[in-house]
Amino acid sequence: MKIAVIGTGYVGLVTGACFAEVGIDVTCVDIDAKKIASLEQGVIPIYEPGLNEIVSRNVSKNRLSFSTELAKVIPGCDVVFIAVGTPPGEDGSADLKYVLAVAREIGRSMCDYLVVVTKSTVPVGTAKKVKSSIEEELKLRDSTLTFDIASNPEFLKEGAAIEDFLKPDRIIIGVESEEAEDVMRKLYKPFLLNGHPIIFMDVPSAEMTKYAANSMLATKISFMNDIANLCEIMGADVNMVRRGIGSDSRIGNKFIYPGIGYGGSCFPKDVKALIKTAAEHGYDMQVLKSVESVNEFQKSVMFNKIKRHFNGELSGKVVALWGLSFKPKTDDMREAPSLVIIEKLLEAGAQVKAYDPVAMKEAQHIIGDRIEYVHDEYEALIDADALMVVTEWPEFRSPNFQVVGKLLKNKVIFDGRNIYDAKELQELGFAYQGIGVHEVVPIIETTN
Ligand SMILES: NC(=O)c1ccc[n+]([C@@H]2O[C@H](COP(=O)([O-])OP(=O)(O)OC[C@H]3O[C@@H](n4cnc5c(N)ncnc54)[C@H](O)[C@@H]3O)[C@@H](O)[C@H]2O)c1
Ligand SMILES: O=c1ccn([C@@H]2O[C@H](COP(=O)(O)OP(=O)(O)O[C@H]3O[C@H](CO)[C@@H](O)[C@H](O)[C@H]3O)[C@@H](O)[C@H]2O)c(=O)[nH]1
Repeated sequence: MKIAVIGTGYVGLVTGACFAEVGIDVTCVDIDAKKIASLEQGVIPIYEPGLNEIVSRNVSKNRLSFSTELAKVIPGCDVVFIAVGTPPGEDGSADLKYVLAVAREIGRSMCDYLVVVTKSTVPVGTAKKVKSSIEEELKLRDSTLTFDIASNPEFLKEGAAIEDFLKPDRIIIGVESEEAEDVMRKLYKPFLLNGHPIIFMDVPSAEMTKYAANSMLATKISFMNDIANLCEIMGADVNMVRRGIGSDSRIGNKFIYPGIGYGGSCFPKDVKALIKTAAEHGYDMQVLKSVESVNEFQKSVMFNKIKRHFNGELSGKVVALWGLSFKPKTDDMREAPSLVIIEKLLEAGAQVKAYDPVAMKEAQHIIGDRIEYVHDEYEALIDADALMVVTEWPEFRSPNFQVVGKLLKNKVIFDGRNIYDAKELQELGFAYQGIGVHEVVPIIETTN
């Protein structure tokens, strides 16, 4: 089988590399010539664990190649995946201009039966628009060529993208014809051999499944953040409550970790887009609106705590930030809660010294030199008045607290991810504040 994947971002590149890994002949296409040149030289433009290895292995086996020329790649392909971005437009709706531009190009260049698959996250009705765009182009060519559309939303998580793609919980495919179903089943057969379920459905349901899944996960997070804030007021410990409710199999223990709000390129944009889609059809998504407002509030929680700790005066204070990316194991800074926290700290007159294992370059593109970037987590602490943990990178989980205490001016930790044990830190002489847990003040001296 021969396939093309259009768009070589997080989703397109992972999709292409993983299909090549099971023996399929894949060409990844992008309009960004710099990106393609870099990939051809073996340089992966994003940080994603394992991606480098899987790409180079499949390139060397001649199963994976790159191109900027969609028109040359399409002829001879059995399936084309559209995996370009669908960023939020000004009104929050998904901007489909990249998806539909690709659809038109496919219509202009196809020369045999083809299954055109939307892998990008797109609102219900988009596959239909893709179909119309291709039909219009074929008509302009006086062509009688036939094709099918399919919707195959992607559920991978950044930082675990390869694993998620190769071992998916489920594969969702929306189709309109038996022929397309057969092609898609054949394409995904290598994944099904490992027992991963494939669920075929109609196209609108497949498109909606993606938004419903992300919205449900975002809802779990906002709900837990709300509970965490209430725990704090009522003197309960959200870590205990989380374990207590997570052991109920109807609730489950995943995606119920409170923190500083969800970020990334998906939850914020997809929740917004679903609210917008509903509004356009006269329906009010009340739950999701609250999910959004809790999330906005949550991004300020740690800032409010640090401000209170220093009696409302942050001017001249130096804050060490551990982590910048929206989650560990990625350099993606899209909608990272760190951006909100940094703006608030700078506005209040504080200085910020930040360390992130991989996202500092990306962060610098967005924030510039308004904060200081340092070489490791301990350097960030030198002369800092407080430490704030923003991203739960594994290397931050068990630091040498003796060294942390010596380097900080004040032994104060604000833990936005609840990765530390309040009691242990208290015994070591730290003041500690997490999310939805008791604030502790040190048993022994705070300052060095
Ligand atoms: N990032 C994720 O974790 C994730 C997971 C599941 C689904 N999604 C969805 O998948 C889609 C892609 O997301 P992403 O994060 O990979 O985006 P991205 O921004 O990382 O990559 C998109 C790529 O598409 C390319 N592109 C744009 N127009 C093009 C065209 N006409 N021809 C060829 N290439 C073109 C861009 O140059 C870019 O390289 C979005 O709809 C997103 O919501 C993302
Ligand atoms: O219990 C939790 C779990 C996650 N988060 C936050 O939620 C955000 C998103 O995390 P995650 O879902 O792990 O990362 P993404 O790569 O954004 O993946 C989501 O978005 C993708 C794009 O649509 C989907 O494909 C995935 O299934 C979906 O998990 C991050 O800011 C996390 O810190 C929490 O605060 N608490």
